[in-house]
Amino acid sequence: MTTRTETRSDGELEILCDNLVRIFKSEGVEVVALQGLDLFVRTGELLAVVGASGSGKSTLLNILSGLDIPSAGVARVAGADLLTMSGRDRVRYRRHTVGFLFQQATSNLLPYLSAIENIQLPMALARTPKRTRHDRALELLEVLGIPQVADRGLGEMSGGQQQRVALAVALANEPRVLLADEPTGELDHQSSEEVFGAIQRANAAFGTTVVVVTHDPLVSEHVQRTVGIRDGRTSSEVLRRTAIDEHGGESVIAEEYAVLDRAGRLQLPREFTTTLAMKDRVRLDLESDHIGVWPDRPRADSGEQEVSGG
Ligand SMILES: Nc1ncnc2c1ncn2[C@@H]1O[C@H](COP(=O)(O)OP(=O)(O)OP(=O)(O)O)[C@@H](O)[C@H]1O
Repeated sequence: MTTRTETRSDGELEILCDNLVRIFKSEGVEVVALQGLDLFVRTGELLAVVGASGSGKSTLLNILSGLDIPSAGVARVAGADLLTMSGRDRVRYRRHTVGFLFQQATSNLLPYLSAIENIQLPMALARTPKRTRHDRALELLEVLGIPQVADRGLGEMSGGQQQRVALAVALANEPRVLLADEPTGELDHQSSEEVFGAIQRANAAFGTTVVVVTHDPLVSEHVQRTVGIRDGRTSSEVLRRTAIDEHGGESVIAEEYAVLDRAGRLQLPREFTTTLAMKDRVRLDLESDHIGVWPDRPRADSGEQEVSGG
């Protein structure tokens, strides 16, 4: 694992979370669900977010979707300030700026409407002219690879087709950002591939910025960047790039980074710290091109194993 700091220009960022804090209070007990989370997503990027249960993923998605308000920090999406936004702007934000895709397709769909009627519904609510609604719905069905289901009801579609119709509903009002919560969680492998392929096509065709919370390796291992959340903070990133070997063959190279925040904080992976019995404090050595992190015991008997490079 290596450490990554980025130079960022806020101008190209569609999502900017800086030192985001969300504290829940219930019956006198405080739960700090997000404790200084940083997340930067470029316009048009397709990003996966992974993390153990309770790490803060849903809390983050609820904030990005405008449903919940953070306790402190900065959260900006497509130029909207999610801490100070008025109630009216919040309604418009949820209708036009962000689209949502849930684990269960039926959360986005009305059972008594056909696929094309479902897709046109959010456009009707946004007062889009009838003709435009119909054309846009057909275009979405085409791009997402399911033109044949236009007039079908929910019961006449497979799970993967239903989820792609739900995706079309989410994209109907041309949101700048799509937020997806375990969109392949209930699907078999083939349907998952179809749905993830449709998300990728929408991202490429419409330039929609996409954040997918997922446990599905099919998704997290096939995006260029996967962000790991631990204890309410972004703790790691995996970046993937395609390399061409000398015979012209392509292979994907994945590199894992630890995230270094603006305050200089870094989360060491638990397996590294437990392997070297690191607890409470560590010794740091600045070398010319890296920082050494050592267990808190005399060097002579430490075995001098290095765990972090620059
Ligand atoms: N409304 C709430 N009131 C009190 N605590 C909450 C509330 N919502 C979330 N939490 C707590 O905040 C922490 C983060 O929860 P969150 O649901 O964001 O995690 P998650 O990563 O989405 O988990 P999962 O993968 O199980 O959905 C947990 O400790 C959770 O118990």
